[in-house]
Amino acid sequence: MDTRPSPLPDTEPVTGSSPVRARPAVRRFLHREPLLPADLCMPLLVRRGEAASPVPTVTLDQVGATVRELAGLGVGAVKIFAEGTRDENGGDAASAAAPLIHAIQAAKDAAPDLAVMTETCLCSYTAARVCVLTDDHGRYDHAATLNVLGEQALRQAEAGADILGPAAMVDGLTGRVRDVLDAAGYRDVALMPHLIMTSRMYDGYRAAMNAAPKGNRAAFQVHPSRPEQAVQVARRMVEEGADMILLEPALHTIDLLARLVADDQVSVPLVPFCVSGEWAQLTHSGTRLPVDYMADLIERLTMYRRSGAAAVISYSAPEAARELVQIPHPR
Ligand SMILES: NCc1[nH]cc(CCC(=O)O)c1CC(=O)O
Ligand SMILES: [Zn+2]
Repeated sequence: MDTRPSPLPDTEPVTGSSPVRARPAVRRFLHREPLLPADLCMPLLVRRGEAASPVPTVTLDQVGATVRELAGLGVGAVKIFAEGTRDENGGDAASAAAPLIHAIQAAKDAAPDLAVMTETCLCSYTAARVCVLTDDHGRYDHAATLNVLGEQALRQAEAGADILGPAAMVDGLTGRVRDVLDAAGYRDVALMPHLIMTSRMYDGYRAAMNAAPKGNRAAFQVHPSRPEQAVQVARRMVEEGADMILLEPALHTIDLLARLVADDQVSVPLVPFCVSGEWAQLTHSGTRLPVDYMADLIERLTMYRRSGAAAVISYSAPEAARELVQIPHPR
């Protein structure tokens, strides 16, 4: 008599003929836990008020309670963004009295064991709402940008931040922040620079934080059709001392994630950031945002092309075809 357990026990749904899928013992043996709460980070968008917003936000006096609640849930980290005071020189960026600095302190006081990450950037402080400083002629000022961001990084470390997130996407920023921290005795503060792809998916954040750029932010971000640029930037970040790299938007950089995971010049943890637009899509609160179906559609098709698709099957084919440039098919 055959005493082996049935390969497809009738208590289990028939999922296929593979023995690996069929037997509960084998499935249990091969089971991997998905992400744990400790692997999750909640973005905290700190605003002055509680006006309507397309994404969740907090005020400064809510930070402590919010962080305690997240810690209670086992969430591993928060990433703090905060509205700042704007002027031509982004002066408030390096102020020890900026809301971001107070929020870092409040978060560390509320839950010392929870990792506090920051954004190290100027787009909440510049009048033009761009991530860098410009000179009198509107040209990018590299030296001034690195100087003020170095100062800002130091304020963030002094306030207790565990992981800084250089986000201006300019060469040398990660290295500068590393040097400034080391010189001040903050060798144990980690760096997770942002690798940012130009996208419409940030609109919710920008609306919430009054940060829709008046100038050009795209110039410094990775172009969606240039994956080699992203690889170059990531390798450069590692050379400059990145301990981890943030990829945003998460969905729209999924191919780069796979590519960088396999890149032996980028052997640091890679952390996708599901940005405001992705949250809106997932929660269907997108109806509260200015929806731009065509922009989103083209962006997604670009991703498939970039990932190597020879063709794409889509119910959006008629609209996409109308939008895309007509190039005569070679005979
Ligand atoms: N410093 C750039 C920055 N900081 C936060 C976001 C977006 C985050 C989100 O959409 O959730 C961005 C990208 C941008 O606006 O260009
Ligand atoms: Zn920025």
